[in-house]
Amino acid sequence: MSALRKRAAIVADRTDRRDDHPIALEARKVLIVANPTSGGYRPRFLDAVRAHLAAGGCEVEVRLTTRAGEIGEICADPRLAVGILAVAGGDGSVNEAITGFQSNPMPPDLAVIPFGTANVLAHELGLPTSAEGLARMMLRRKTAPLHYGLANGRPFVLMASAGFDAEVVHAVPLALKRRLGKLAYVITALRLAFTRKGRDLEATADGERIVCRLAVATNGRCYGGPFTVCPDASVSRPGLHLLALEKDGPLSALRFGLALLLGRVHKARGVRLRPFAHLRIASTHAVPAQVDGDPFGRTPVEITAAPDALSILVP
Ligand SMILES: Nc1ncnc2c1ncn2[C@@H]1O[C@H](COP(=O)(O)OP(=O)(O)OP(=O)(O)O)[C@@H](O)[C@H]1O
Repeated sequence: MSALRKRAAIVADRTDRRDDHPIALEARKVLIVANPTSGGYRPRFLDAVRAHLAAGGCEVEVRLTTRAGEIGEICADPRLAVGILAVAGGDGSVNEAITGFQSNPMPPDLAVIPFGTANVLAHELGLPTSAEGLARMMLRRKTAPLHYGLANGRPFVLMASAGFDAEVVHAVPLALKRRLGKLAYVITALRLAFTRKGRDLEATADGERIVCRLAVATNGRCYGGPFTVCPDASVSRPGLHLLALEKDGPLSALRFGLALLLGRVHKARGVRLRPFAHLRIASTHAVPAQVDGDPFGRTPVEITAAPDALSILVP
């Protein structure tokens, strides 16, 4: 039995135990780790979530991060004795938590208090938008498996990619992202579209070689916000898909953007979508890569599904 399942069994069993049993006490503890630098961060909203949880009988601690990497360290700590670890931040912060949980033999249930520039996971899971709704979700303790992928061993919960979108992620200035949010990505994409030199990528999915300009390994349904790219996928079910774009010139990028807005990317011309168990994205010149909206070095990137799932709170 995996560490996660053992823990799930313990927590599920907690209702049969006395309220003052250490396991019951631990299950009531909620640690909120908040990234105050994430886009749209709202301290008052966080206070409201904390107040609702406390009113519901939880013992709540809020820790604000002071640097990148801290969320991962907290989540990796095997002494983390809480029932729920809630990440208040964007997809990058959630990614850090999952990366940390990988080294924790008994990770607690994960919850997300969505801030961030484009919290794709929140759309994916249909998370509540109000503080009261999020607290109610955590008090109900309904969980779902959270499957994730590994890119060169690094977890990703939404997508890992190489090509144009990763170049945009690498190039978007942080100050512009903080000021303009998603619009900063659009402006950077437009600037790059007319100046960059695209490179061919070789995406080898379970032995099939696909030459493309953008290769996205997606773990879920959504991309860039609430936009559907892979209708059959879900982070709550195992399985990764490759979305490969044949061209990445300005016109193709525009067509892709429009198809994305309409939720028709998977049907667009020059787009290939297929499931895979093993994917390698390579190129003769190193091409920028990204995971979950944060820069992730350059090609080559080797992608597989993680062998175990985590447990995440859902509405
Ligand atoms: N206190 C901090 N100072 C600087 N960086 C931090 C801090 N805490 C966390 N981080 C890092 O900030 C990165 C981005 O954070 P996050 O994803 O929460 O916000 P975002 O970039 O606005 O959202 P999104 O990923 O949805 O675009 C994370 O990868 C995380 O490692």
